Amino acid sequence: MAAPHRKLAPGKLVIASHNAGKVREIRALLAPYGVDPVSAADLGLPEPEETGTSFRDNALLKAHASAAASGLPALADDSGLCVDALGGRPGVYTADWAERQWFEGNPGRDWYLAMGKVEGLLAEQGPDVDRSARFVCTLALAWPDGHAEVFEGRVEGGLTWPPRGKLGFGYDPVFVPAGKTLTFAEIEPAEKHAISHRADAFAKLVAGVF
Ligand SMILES: O=c1nc[nH]c2c1ncn2[C@H]1C[C@H](O)[C@@H](COP(=O)(O)OP(=O)(O)OP(=O)(O)O)O1
Ligand SMILES: [Mg+2]
Repeated sequence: MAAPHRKLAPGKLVIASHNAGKVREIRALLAPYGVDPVSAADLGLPEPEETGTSFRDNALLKAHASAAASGLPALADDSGLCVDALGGRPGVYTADWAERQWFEGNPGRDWYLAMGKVEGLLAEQGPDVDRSARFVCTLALAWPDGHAEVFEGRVEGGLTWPPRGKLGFGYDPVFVPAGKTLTFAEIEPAEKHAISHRADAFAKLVAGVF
């Protein structure tokens, strides 16, 4: 039998992410649960190198790094876009497909170029290519004593081109969730939070540790 989940006590929690879009979503998802979130970026914690080959490995690596550095419980999210016709790529390398850039003095990534890279590979397979894809999210919650819990979520959908919408972050402008017509970047955050991979993983975390 799997070990029971350890419950999270009310108090400070580090969001072990340096992605502002992700931090915004995780803050919104955490809002009802009486924790006081601070991001790894706010605390000036280093961004660890993501050397794992699975979402789980990278989520654990980021959560343990922030928990150890801060002395607080830390919640990390490793996520990505898996495209069926590309054998699951970019997968764990989804962030790496977007080059690091400076936008008006702020660090970021060139998502437009990254979405174009995915589209270019699909286009090579012809107009009838299978455009189905999913977003995957693995949340890892680690304590400073080394204990950790992992929760996985996903949302099925398909890719559209050209990108549509200004909301959300990352690859949202090309992702249309199954059964819908608007992209993740065209719907309000509350609507994304009702169905996203992050919300799916979060529901499992809430059931386990709150
Ligand atoms: O809801 C999403 N909507 C659009 N794109 C998304 C989403 N969720 C993940 N993604 C894409 C972009 C992200 O950059 C990459 C995950 O890479 P991942 O390493 O987990 O995150 P990251 O490097 O951006 O931030 P950090 O590691 O500091 O949390 O997948
Ligand atoms: Mg990352």
